[in-house]
Amino acid sequence: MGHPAAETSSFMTDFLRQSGGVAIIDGGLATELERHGADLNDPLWSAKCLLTSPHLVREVHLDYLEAGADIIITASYQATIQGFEAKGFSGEESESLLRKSVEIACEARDIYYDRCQKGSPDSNNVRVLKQRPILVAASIGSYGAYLADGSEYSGNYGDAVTLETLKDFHRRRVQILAASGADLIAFETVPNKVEAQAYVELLKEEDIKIPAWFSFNSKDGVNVVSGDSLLDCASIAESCQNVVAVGINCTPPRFIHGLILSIKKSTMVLHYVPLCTLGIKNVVTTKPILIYPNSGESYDGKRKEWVQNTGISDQDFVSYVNKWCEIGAALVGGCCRTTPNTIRAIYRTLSSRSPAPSL
Ligand SMILES: C[S+](C)CC[C@H](N)C(=O)O
Ligand SMILES: N[C@@H](CCS)C(=O)O
Ligand SMILES: [Zn+2]
Repeated sequence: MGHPAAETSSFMTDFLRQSGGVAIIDGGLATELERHGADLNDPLWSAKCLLTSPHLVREVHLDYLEAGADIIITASYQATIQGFEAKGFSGEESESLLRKSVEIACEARDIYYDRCQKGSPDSNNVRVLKQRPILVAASIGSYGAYLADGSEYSGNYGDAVTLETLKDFHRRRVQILAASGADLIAFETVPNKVEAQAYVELLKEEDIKIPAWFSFNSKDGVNVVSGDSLLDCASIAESCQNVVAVGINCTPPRFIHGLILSIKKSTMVLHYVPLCTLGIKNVVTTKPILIYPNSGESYDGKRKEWVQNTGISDQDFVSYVNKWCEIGAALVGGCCRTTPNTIRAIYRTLSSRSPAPSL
């Protein structure tokens, strides 16, 4: 079912209210599949598991739900029609693989709800079995993800790749995932301004009815990875009615505090000035801020391996969470190399907070 504009505008605030003020996003999907033995050394990266091990994808979604996640992100990050066609699949088969990523996540949610209802015993008391609203977010990774060389951490696509190239590249996948039964689209690891602009234009041109979030990545704690201004990028997202949350993913935790403050500034610049001209003071309209950092490790795109010595422990990761929420994060989770344990730790930290003020 589509979400008319008015409904879209309250979609996230309603969901956040039902989630107790802060919602929990899942952790790394691809790297968790890898930890369970999947070989991701392939141009399709985690999307390869849609072909080889859909049961494992479902299991990992379930692990995140049982760790306390309120939102699970599908395995479509690097699933593209162009990527599947390069493997010999037809257009139609490629489109069904995209839909399959959403079906798997929806199945995991159904199984989870069933377990909640049955109240399956949990002798170790580690599984969260709590009936609550759960969203399935259909992942769309950047053009750089499709290039499969870690380019989503540089955002440098060269002059030949224009706004129109990016719109043409993403158009069909956006259409398919918007009609797949997912609750929202997660535009993830957006590395530059032009790709954010392409997404905004596509959402409008294709009259996409479901909500979306935009999540950028940074490697210096100031700008997005390409060097484009985060303020400009967040303002592009802010201008789009479909966008129900804006934030940062797959970025080292130590940079997140400053980046949240920048995003807040960008929304203030966009909204405060026009409201002032109407004589309205101190009113700032913002979209909820989402944060799902990686473990702090860096990725070697050529070898398709993680450089391990730069990561932080779950305990250190979680020590940041309350502070991020205090300064405005409303959705918190983890990206690459975070695990269900990270999400469980976030769940416990947030559960022990005093209730959030009503939104
Ligand atoms: C977010 S990165 C770790 C994803 C993988 C990358 N696109 C690759 O294919 O190597
Ligand atoms: N949702 C993707 C993001 C990779 S940066 C994943 O967790 O694999
Ligand atoms: Zn990541």
